Amino acid sequence: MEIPFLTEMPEAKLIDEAYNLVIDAIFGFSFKGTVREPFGSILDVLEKTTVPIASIDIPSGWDVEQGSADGLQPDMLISLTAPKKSASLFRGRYHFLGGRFVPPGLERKYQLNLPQYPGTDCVLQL
Ligand SMILES: NC(=O)C1=CN([C@@H]2O[C@H](COP(=O)(O)OP(=O)(O)OC[C@H]3O[C@@H](n4cnc5c(N)ncnc54)[C@H](OP(=O)(O)O)[C@@H]3O)[C@@H](O)[C@H]2O)[C@H](O)CC1
Repeated sequence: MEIPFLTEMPEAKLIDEAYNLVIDAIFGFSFKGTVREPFGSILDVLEKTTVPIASIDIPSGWDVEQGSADGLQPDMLISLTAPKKSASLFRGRYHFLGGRFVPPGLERKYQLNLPQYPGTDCVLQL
């Protein structure tokens, strides 16, 4: 796809000028505690950008259950398999669920109460 790798995190102003969207896929549900470097500085930059941010599964830096009131506030959240508890604190514009592969038995066992995907769709807007 010819996506270049950057060796340094650009400044927020440069990101705003050069890009139309930021995909945040740094941390998911294995994130714990306070953000360690270099990720703290990277998240500080992302919090200053104005281009839309799409976070995968959990906005990076959020506690999986408690979220982060003063952390990253993405415009879009793409939950994987099932929204995590902190997704209830998401205040952005678009929330999608992807990952239509949970067997019905597992869904019942853990009372996941997943929504119905229309037709053969694998992604659903919540
Ligand atoms: N597996 C499933 O069934 C599903 C997984 N889902 C999502 O997929 C990701 C998988 O990513 P994973 O690598 O397991 O986890 P994370 O993305 O959260 O990242 C773990 C790394 O983060 C480092 N880490 C943790 N805390 C900190 C911190 N405070 N500061 C800096 N770095 C941190 C951690 O490093 P360690 O040295 O602590 O080990 C790891 O390198 C998963 O997270 C889910 O979001 C879907 O939910 C679908 C089902």
